[in-house]
Amino acid sequence: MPGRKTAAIVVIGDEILKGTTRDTNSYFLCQRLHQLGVNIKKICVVGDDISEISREIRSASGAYDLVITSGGVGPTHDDKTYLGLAHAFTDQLHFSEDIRAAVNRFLPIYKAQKRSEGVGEGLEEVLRTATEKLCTIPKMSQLLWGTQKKGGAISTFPVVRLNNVVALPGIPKFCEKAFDELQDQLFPLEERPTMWQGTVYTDLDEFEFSKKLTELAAKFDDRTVQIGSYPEMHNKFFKTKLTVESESPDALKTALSALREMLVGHVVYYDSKAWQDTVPKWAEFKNRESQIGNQDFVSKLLEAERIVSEIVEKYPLDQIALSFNGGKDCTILLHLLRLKVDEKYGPGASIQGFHIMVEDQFPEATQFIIDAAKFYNIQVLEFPGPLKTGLAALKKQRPSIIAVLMGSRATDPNGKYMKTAVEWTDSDWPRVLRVCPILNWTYTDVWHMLRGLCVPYCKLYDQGYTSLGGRDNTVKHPALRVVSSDGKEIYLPAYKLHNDADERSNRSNL
Ligand SMILES: Cc1cc2nc3c(=O)[nH]c(=O)nc-3n(C[C@H](O)[C@H](O)[C@H](O)COP(=O)(O)OP(=O)(O)OC[C@H]3O[C@@H](n4cnc5c(N)ncnc54)[C@H](O)[C@@H]3O)c2cc1C
Ligand SMILES: NC(=O)C1=CN([C@@H]2O[C@H](COP(=O)(O)OP(=O)(O)OC[C@H]3O[C@@H](n4cnc5c(N)ncnc54)[C@H](O)[C@@H]3O)[C@@H](O)[C@H]2O)C=CC1
Ligand SMILES: [Co+2]
Ligand SMILES: [K+]
Ligand SMILES: [Mg+2]
Repeated sequence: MPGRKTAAIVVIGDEILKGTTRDTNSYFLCQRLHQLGVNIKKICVVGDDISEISREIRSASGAYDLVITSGGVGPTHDDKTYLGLAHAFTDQLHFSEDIRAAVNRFLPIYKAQKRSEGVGEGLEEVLRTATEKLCTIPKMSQLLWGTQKKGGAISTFPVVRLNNVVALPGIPKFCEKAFDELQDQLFPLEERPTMWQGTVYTDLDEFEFSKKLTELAAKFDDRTVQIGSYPEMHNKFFKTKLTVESESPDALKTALSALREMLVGHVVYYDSKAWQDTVPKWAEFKNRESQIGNQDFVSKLLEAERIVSEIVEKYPLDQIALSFNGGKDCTILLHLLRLKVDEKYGPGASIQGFHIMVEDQFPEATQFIIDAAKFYNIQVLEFPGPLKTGLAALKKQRPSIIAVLMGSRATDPNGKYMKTAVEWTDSDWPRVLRVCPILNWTYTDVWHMLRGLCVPYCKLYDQGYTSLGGRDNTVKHPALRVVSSDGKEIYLPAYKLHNDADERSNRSNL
């Protein structure tokens, strides 16, 4: 693509080639360079070996606009980068007074710290040799002084640049800091090409569309538009992610609509952080559903939203709690409560919740409660069962709680006693106001919202469970059981179950 700088990354370190250290510098540099509109063409890894370093640097330097190396610029004998660099450009090494000045600036701090650790004797001699090595750099090289993020002072340490090669330290902390402090110098704002990006998610796997995609991609010159296809094996919401990048917004738009056309009926909404920006996403969700004519579902969304709104309007947060056992129904409530609290109090205000532990609870359900609590910023108090005792304990510990949101639905065995969506507990129960916004939702409605907004849910529902009780009375749902061609028994995810009626026939009635 014209205008975009090309770059190569040369990772230097025996420790990488031996697999003792996982290379994170190239991953960091690719992310950042890509964001800066740089066209990264190549990453390679070489050991702390002068001829290898020199060969890679020479070839990359000639082929690309910029080469960034990481590693081997330290004081130890195995740090050979500067030697390799000089060798690549038949340059000599020399002692750089400027680096010595930099080292002398940070030595006193270093010495003080060493003395405080009780290291005193022979420090001078040790430092002299280390400094000697650190300051021996290629004669023709230039020193790049970055700008510190905080306060804007110049970087404590310079980075060596020779021709179009920039040598960063290997320790990720230093490597990333050095890049951070140099990025505006290396990539001045006005020179950065604006990259336009778009993503399309589909529930098709690559085999199903690869032929059509090849034809489609051929229509676009890949110098102006780049289309990528990335399969995700374990994502519960989509099978393949397709990205489109271009320097021209029009080319991007044309390519994206061509893609959507090619995948018509199989383009899915995806959001990896449904708990963020809940308010705008909710409006878009209702809009999407209305546009495809799901009016009665939208009216259920509005009804549930209204009930939660009223509660959040009427009761201060310390009087509201979500009754959360990690099940799909109360996960809906978790999202609705998050939405309404975000709307009223701004994103992230903490929400109260509680979980009454049934014996032999599924560990996956417990884990999901922990994960969901983190994502949705809800403090879930735990109480031993059974339910009535647990609820009494909650009232004792949190006497301010009045409104308890529950995911009960009329089709639940116990749900049918509730005449209206909001009513006090029975007289023989601890007194709280039961709020069941999805009382008249069907099983399909629950999945429609969870998947329509990519709300995270307990993974047991992808393993054939349709409702969660204790482990002894909950089994995988027989209607979801399929035996694959090679005789293996697998279970379809719960959302694939369509006749609502037998949602709970995976629970042996005790
Ligand atoms: C807060 C609360 C108040 C209740 N008040 C009454 C009452 O007044 N009269 C009466 O007869 N029965 C009452 N019950 C019992 C209720 O009717 C059901 O027996 C119980 O919710 C289990 O329902 P289920 O398994 O059919 O449905 P589920 O779908 O399993 O539960 C419905 C909802 O109850 C909540 N819930 C269920 N189990 C737990 C748990 N272990 N920890 C936290 N939340 C949980 C969740 O919000 C869930 O979405 C109450 C239960 C709770 C949790
Ligand atoms: N010259 C400079 O700009 C600076 C030099 N230094 C000094 O240099 C030394 C460290 O720098 P180098 O010798 O270049 O490091 P190095 O190449 O010796 O690597 C040091 C450690 O960093 C990790 N590492 C290296 N490459 C990595 C990669 N690609 N991904 C993930 N981890 C990686 C490994 O654990 C390795 O053992 C320190 O002694 C430090 O004091 C410190 C700051 C700046
Ligand atoms: Co080193
Ligand atoms: K090393
Ligand atoms: Mg190294």
